[in-house]
Amino acid sequence: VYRGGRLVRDVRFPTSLEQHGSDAMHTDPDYSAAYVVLDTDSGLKGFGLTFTLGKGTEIVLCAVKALAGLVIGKSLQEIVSNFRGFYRLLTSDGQMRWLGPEKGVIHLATAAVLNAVWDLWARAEGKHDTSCVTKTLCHTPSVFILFLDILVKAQEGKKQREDQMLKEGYPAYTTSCAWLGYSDQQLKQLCSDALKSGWTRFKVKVGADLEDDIRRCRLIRKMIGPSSTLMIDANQRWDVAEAISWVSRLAEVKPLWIEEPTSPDDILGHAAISKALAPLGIGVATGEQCHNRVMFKQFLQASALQFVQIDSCRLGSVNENLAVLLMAYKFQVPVCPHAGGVGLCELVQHLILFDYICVSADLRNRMCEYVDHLHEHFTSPVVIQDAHYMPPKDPGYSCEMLEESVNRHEYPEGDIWKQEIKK
Ligand SMILES: C[C@H](O)[C@@H](O)[C@@H](O)[C@H](O)C(=O)O
Ligand SMILES: [Mg+2]
Repeated sequence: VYRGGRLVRDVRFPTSLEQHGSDAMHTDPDYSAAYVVLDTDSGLKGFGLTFTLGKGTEIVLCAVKALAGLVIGKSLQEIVSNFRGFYRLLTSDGQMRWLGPEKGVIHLATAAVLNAVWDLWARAEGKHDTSCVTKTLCHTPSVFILFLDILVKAQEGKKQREDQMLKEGYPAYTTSCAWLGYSDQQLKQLCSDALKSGWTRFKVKVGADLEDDIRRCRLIRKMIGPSSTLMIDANQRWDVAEAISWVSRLAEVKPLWIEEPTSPDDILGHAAISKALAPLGIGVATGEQCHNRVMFKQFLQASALQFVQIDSCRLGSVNENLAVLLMAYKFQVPVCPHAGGVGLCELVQHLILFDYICVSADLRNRMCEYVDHLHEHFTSPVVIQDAHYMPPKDPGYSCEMLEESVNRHEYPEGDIWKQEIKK
């Protein structure tokens, strides 16, 4: 890896204009990315990103630049032959670890850099045979020496599961119909379109106003019928007691889970909510802002969640996500990844396919989030067929963006932002 073109760029999409992505806490998100490109002297490039909501992306850029010295000058071989050591190098620098450790902006930057390294690795492998991150993961067992027993066990039936995924894809749910800022009319229209395209699992944003939530959830439940799956997501809006009483009022629409009912750091709070809602048949899901594997370990140990929502850009890339997948397996808690944003679907599909093929070998109570925004900006966008993620075929980690999209959306000098700022 050498210092070639621009290492990291601030790419923002003005999604808040139409309330896409809005929830009870993030009322005006502009889906954005700190977009990393690693240049190598072989001419091969690695593309990676981390997801943000607009303001502050420039801070993530600074953090990526601060980490750059640890990557530049290294060969890919040097990195992947001791990937654990490299991960530790990025997260344990004696001065920079004070900024985290392994949380917040510095950890988002770690994710962006490592996502690009994984992309580069898979592309390098693919020089001979098409190889994406899913394939690199599924066929490089030495990476997982520590969990060899789980992975050896899951060898059984692996080929069948791989074939099954190629044929049927991995089950998905949609969040695109019911962002908090959408009108009832929009909700109805989007839901009826989604039903026509074969969706059977829907997530609804809640948490700002109870009467609105009751009305909106009833409306969706009525449209999707009793056999489809409904989930609700409060994005941390409540305290513990409020979460329990609010969700109890919504129990009549039979949600499978309540997502992020309270502060993402309140492990015992989540445990109390899980316990209180279990008799109603409602689980607790969380993870999109769970900042590292240590937190996930405690959530699992405390029975504080019933659905693990890994995030490809919040945790320290594939490396840390693997640790969480394996812990979730050990605790027999299903993994249902967080996706959406910009690029998250593209990235996380690799992780969840690996989870099914090589770890959990189980689809019960499992599905991956899908959000229908911004895929057109990627060179290898996700492919959804009949509400399933079809396995990626192109080399790499699927998060290379079209050069033109990056140029147009770069903040603040891209055309899109020049126009917005003039308004
Ligand atoms: C601000 C974002 O759109 C969030 O609302 C979104 O990630 C959400 O929590 C989700 O689960 O998809
Ligand atoms: Mg959420």
